[in-house]
Amino acid sequence: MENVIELRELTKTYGTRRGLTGLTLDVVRGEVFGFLGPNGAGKSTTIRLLLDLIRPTAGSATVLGLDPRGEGVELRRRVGYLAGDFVCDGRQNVRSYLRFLAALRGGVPEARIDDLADRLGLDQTAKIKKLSKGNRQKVGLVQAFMHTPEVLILDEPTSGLDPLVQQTFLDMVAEAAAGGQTVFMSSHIMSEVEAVAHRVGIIRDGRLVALDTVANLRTGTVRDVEVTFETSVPATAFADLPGASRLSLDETGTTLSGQVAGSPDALIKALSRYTVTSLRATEPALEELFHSYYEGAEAAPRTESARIA
Ligand SMILES: Nc1ncnc2c1ncn2[C@@H]1O[C@H](COP(=O)(O)OP(=O)(O)OP(=O)(O)O)[C@@H](O)[C@H]1O
Repeated sequence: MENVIELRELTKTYGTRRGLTGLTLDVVRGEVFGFLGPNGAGKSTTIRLLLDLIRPTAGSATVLGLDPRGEGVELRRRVGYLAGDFVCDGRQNVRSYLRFLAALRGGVPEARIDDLADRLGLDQTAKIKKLSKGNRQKVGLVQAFMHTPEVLILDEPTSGLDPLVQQTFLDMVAEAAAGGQTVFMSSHIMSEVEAVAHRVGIIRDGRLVALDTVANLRTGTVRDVEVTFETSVPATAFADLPGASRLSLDETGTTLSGQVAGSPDALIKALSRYTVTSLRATEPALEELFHSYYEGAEAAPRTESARIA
């Protein structure tokens, strides 16, 4: 698989302030990569380094095999970028603004712009300077997507969008990836990234603390389980199950409850020896897992996986 983004020990310090420390990461063609972290974690710093808007203190970054510093013109032509602080201003209306940007990029079919604007519910007759924050963000999204770039680099793309438009945006991302475009998007909202990303990187205090698929992040987590049996089962029946150390049977031997860590496969196989009348297994919200990364890397599971990059 071809790496579209390659970061090697990428580091940025702002004077004595740490922005990003030793970030090593590959993003492959066609992938949607969700880059998550709390405020001040280093997401925008990383994205600005990819676009040569700032320069690294150490380490390297390439996008489409191009050096952002030396080959920035070609890189920008092939990338769609939405800045976290996207601003647009001016007396013209949305239509002429977008057509101006399209001309700068060597031309974009009008129908393509109209289609994106319509999908997002963006009124192209509105004056740019009178737009609300959410509508400005829609302009930012249209200009990032309109030339169907090979790579989309989006910093907090759903900021200011209402839930319906957020969903439209997620559909656009999924379609882009299905068509072979690569998407690198930052967010601090797990649920939106979970819905669309193939892999997630979680950054905290300038360091990558987790890097994995959404499915694997879930696999390492704990589920609440409650099972009832038609008749009493032996007290030792589930004693030695991997990951089930927190399970216990009630005194009648007919209800098993507690928690299972990791895959529930061993439990399911053990249950099959008895007649089960009901089963409840509560999936952990990924949001909860995400908070454990936010609140303390020491407490967070799967920090090892960050090293697979
Ligand atoms: N120009 C700058 N000068 C000094 N420090 C900076 C500068 N830009 C960023 N920083 C610092 O670098 C760290 C990372 O900031 P960055 O903007 O990359 O975080 P972020 O993850 O994008 O946060 P947010 O979600 O709030 O946008 C923060 O501690 C921030 O204060």
